[in-house]
Amino acid sequence: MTVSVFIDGAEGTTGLEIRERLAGRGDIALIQLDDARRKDLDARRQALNDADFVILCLPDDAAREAVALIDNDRTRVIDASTAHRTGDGWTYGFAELEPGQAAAIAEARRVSNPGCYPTGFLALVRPLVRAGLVPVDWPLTVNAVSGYSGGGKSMIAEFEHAAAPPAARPYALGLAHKHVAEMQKHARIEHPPLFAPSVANTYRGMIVEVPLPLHAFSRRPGLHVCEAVLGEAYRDCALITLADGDAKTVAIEDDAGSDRLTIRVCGNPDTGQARLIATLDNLGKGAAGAAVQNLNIMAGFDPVAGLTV
Ligand SMILES: NC(=O)C1=CN([C@@H]2O[C@H](COP(=O)(O)OP(=O)(O)OC[C@H]3O[C@@H](n4cnc5c(N)ncnc54)[C@H](OP(=O)(O)O)[C@@H]3O)[C@@H](O)[C@H]2O)C=CC1
Ligand SMILES: CC(=O)N[C@@H](CCC(=O)OP(=O)(O)O)C(=O)O
Repeated sequence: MTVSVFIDGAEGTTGLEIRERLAGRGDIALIQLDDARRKDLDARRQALNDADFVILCLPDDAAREAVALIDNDRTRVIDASTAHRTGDGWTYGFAELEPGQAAAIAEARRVSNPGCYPTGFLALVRPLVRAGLVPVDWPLTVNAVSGYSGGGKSMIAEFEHAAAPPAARPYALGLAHKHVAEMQKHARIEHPPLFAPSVANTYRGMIVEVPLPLHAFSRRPGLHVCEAVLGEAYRDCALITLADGDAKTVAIEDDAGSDRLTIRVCGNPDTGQARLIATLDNLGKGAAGAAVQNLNIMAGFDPVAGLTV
């Protein structure tokens, strides 16, 4: 079976990565617009309605516009932007997050790809909340470092053309980052997490960390209990690995250039203080890899076709 796919925003950072992953696949026929027509409304409308699957790699407003241009019941959409991640009528495109989520994605007409930071945060936290180990009313904190490609073409240009780019730059200091609502909703927790991201002077890759005072929780779970719950949650997942919590170092490069997500439960068993740490590529499992995984699931292909495990 061959399906037709149109990537709206195919010349952007995420769009190009998706095209790379789909290139050469015999089960996918790409609908492409040349440079002169890629932002032309009529050309986009035509391509959006001709395709079996559309992957939106656009700024939020353009993504909303693209969805509105689809006037048939057949075209199925995967949106990589933030526009629909907390909205009604959209299936959250994180296949491993909940039991039954992959099956819901397989049936969905509108799938919202998770944000890169929420992918790391939710993978670490959601199984522990679901198991009742992390209380739903606990005020969680998320520390994270991303490569600068996370900010798309404009941030890439900023870092690559600056005379002296910063080695690392904390941002979202007003604690109102666009990912906070998405993290809260899909972790199913009562308070917005305190999200402290930084961007580093490296192209791709990210570290997402959640510090947890396990000793303060009513059930006082040990590190090994958290590890067992996470190991069970992702037991059959090709893209998610529970790695050794005794690692001496973790690096932003660990999963860069792949579609993997690696999680670890580090910390001090004597004090009951934990550091849950996820590494992934913002452009891999954090964006393009997840979009291709969702496309595979929706089209009934091998879920990891075209992906680097
Ligand atoms: N970069 C990342 O790590 C991640 C990005 N995302 C999300 O994916 C989406 C794309 O991000 P990213 O690839 O980084 O962004 P880029 O800025 O690199 O690419 C966006 C692309 O969209 C094009 N575009 C803008 N407006 C329109 C329009 N009206 N019609 C057609 N094309 C348009 C741009 O054109 P032009 O080339 O002319 O500027 C550009 O090619 C965003 O919503 C982002 O939030 C999600 C997860 C991770
Ligand atoms: C370094 C950097 O700027 N990162 C982006 C997030 C990129 C991303 O994955 O978020 P979306 O999927 O929601 O676009 C930011 O913080 O806005």
